[in-house]
Amino acid sequence: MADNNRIYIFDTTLRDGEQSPGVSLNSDEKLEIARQLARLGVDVIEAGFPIASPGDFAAVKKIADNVKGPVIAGLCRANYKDIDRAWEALKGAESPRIHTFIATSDIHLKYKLNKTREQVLEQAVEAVRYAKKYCSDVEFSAEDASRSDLDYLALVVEKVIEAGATVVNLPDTVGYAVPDEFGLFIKSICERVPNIDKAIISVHCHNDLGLAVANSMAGIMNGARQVECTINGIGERAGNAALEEIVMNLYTRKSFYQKETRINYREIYRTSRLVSTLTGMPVQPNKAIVGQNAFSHESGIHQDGVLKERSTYEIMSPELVGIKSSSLVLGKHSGRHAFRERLKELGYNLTEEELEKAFIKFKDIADKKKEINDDDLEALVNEQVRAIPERFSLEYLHISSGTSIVPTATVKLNIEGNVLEAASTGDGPVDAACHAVDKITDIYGKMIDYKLNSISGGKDALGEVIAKIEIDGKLYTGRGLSTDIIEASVKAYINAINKYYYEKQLRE
Ligand SMILES: CC(=O)SCCNC(=O)CCNC(=O)[C@H](O)C(C)(C)COP(=O)(O)OP(=O)(O)OC[C@H]1O[C@@H](n2cnc3c(N)ncnc32)[C@H](O)[C@@H]1OP(=O)(O)O
Ligand SMILES: CC(C)C(=O)C(=O)O
Repeated sequence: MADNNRIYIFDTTLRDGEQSPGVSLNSDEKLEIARQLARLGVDVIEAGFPIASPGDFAAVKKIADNVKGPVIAGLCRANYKDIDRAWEALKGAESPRIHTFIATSDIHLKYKLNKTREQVLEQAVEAVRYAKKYCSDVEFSAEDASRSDLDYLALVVEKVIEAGATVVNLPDTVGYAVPDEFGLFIKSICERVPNIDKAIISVHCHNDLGLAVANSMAGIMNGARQVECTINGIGERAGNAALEEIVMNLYTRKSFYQKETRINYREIYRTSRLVSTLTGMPVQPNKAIVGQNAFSHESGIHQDGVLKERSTYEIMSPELVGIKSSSLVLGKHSGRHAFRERLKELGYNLTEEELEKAFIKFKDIADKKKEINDDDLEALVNEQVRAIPERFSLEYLHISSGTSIVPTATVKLNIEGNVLEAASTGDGPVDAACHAVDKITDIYGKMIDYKLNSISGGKDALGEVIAKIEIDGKLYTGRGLSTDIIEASVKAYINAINKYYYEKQLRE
């Protein structure tokens, strides 16, 4: 592919990304992220805004002095003191870039800068000239470009290029543009500015209307060759265009865009995790590319498709972005194919009949739990498939209990097709239910030991009760499983009674 088709990735996680409300990184954390960005293969790291604070200055300097490979940029307003400070921080870099900016929209000129168009033009040109004395690589940004008068902006762009700007960035600072409009805007500037081929045109889009990535892609399709973005899309207000989404758009739809980057895709997920951890900004589960659900399939029809051929529901492979593999999340929408597959992975080779039995129980539990994990599955199979024949099974349980009433339980048991009911009181709800079971079975057990485990996390966890019951001088271990711990306890008790009964039958 010709170099014209190369898209330069300018990462501003450490500058605009750090402008996310509540985020503040120290210089060691910034260095760690910068090193990871270098591994990711970004072309430019905007390391900070050196005049903003001594901490920001120190971080930019540390990154400039230590991170090799990418260009290291520092942001500064269009004035001498900011540019001096930026150069002071950047001068140790292998490839430094001074990035200077000033707004060009009338709204910013009038209310914020209190300057005329002529004054801003002059200041922009002077800033680029001054920066150029220090550094050959100078980027100029026309802040709020997308809301600027097109003729005036074209003039500013022409003049800053004349003054030596190597990159001209046209930001959608407030995320106001829409893709067709923004594409046309970039195209118009490229057409109007006579010396445009002496600089690289860049876009920098904010996400106020959720269009940052779409606008960046429109910019790329219309002449932009550098795209400014952040990991996980963090940044001022609603954030910036997400780097991972832009580069995976370019990769996955290469036949459409016909552009390429030098990104090392396998580092994407690791970079996302690092940034999320160090900034304390969680990534939403349904976030494209790096969200927890981005490669997870929950519904049976999708899972079946993925098991037969991944491309049915996956447009890119998770391994490519550094995620180990896609996952089939077992939940109430899952089907038998995914259920069987997961059990196979766990080492269970069930017959069709066993599978069906376990699957029915699985759906029952899945209705109560959002997600069924491996512990749940193992417990479920052990209870359903590896169980001894059940003479007694629990049909119904009602408990009345509280701080000022005597615990009472009503229990219905199914005994080989006949349903019998009994009620009893006890020291607590479990004790009351066990007494009711005794009345029905005419088998009298004594609880010797009782253990309750939560075998999966969360409030909706499955509770596992292991109870040791003494019957006729012998101990029987019963196991019960339910999201309701009293029900799990009674099931464990009945399980022990079934074992006693089964053993007795074998003896007779
Ligand atoms: C769209 C963006 O993301 S732009 C980058 C935003 N990032 C930051 O602001 C970084 C953190 N900022 C800071 O630490 C501080 O704002 C500083 C150190 C940069 C400046 O602090 P102060 O000198 O106290 O000024 P303050 O921030 O209150 O006001 C900004 C001043 O810069 C002027 N200014 C704003 N942009 C520019 C510019 N690009 N070039 C020149 N002057 C500018 C404003 O008009 C205002 O000037 P005034 O004091 O004459 O009215
Ligand atoms: C300074 C520029 C690049 C910016 O951050 C913006 O316009 O959003």
